[in-house]
Amino acid sequence: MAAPLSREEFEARLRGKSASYHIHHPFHVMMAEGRLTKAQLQGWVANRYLYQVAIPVKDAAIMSNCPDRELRREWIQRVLDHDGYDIGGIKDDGGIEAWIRLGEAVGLSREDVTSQRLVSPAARFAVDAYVNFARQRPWQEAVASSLTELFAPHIHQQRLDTWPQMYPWVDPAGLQYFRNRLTQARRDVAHGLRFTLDYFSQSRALQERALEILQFKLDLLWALADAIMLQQCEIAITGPKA
Ligand SMILES: O=C(O)c1cc(C(=O)O)c2c(n1)C(=O)C(=O)c1cc(C(=O)O)[nH]c1-2
Repeated sequence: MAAPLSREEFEARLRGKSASYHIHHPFHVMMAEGRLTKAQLQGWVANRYLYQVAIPVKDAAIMSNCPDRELRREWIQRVLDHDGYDIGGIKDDGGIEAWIRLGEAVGLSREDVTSQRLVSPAARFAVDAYVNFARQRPWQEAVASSLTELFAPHIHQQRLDTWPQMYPWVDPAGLQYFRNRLTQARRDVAHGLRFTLDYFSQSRALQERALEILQFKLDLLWALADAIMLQQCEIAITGPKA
């Protein structure tokens, strides 16, 4: 078996996978170019809510599989970021609540978002695959699968930069979710990347496995965007669900 890649080369190979990030998916390209209708943007927010509620569940699954106290101490922050907390009077409503407010900012009701009635079946399969991966695979692999977040600040920033001009009817207060994620994702990824570079550099085979896992997660996000785009095509043909 080949010698392990240097840490720098391994990191460069992981970062090199940005070419298949969902920022390049036609639905996201259309979003950034202001080419989505109001109903299509609403459909995206409603479907993506599934991902938002799944993230802390998959992070809790990682923790439940992980005997390393140090890792759990850092990882629990991800659950708090999404679920929010009220500890000794220090409060944060969390990312899921911020996403519901994004839903309201694009003209959906809280109930439209939280009932998941607008969600496409294929989007549910894509999101379930992420939670199942974290439940069933070794926790080190599940940590590596979060590394799509390497590329996420760019797509959050793109939305902050383009939505106010492209979708002026969206209440700008609703964009707070994306603003919060700029710092949260950078912090998460510094930790997840450090762990992945350490653990998976024990052999070339493990490094190749980490690259495979990152590709799996990139494909999963791509499939989620496919599901949302196809649902919008179906609605264009048969009309929205009653
Ligand atoms: O809006 C996006 O395009 C996007 C992508 C990703 C990602 O790349 O996985 C995440 C998020 N958002 C996000 O908001 C988020 O909290 C998040 C957590 C994770 C993860 O894998 O643990 N990915 C992402």
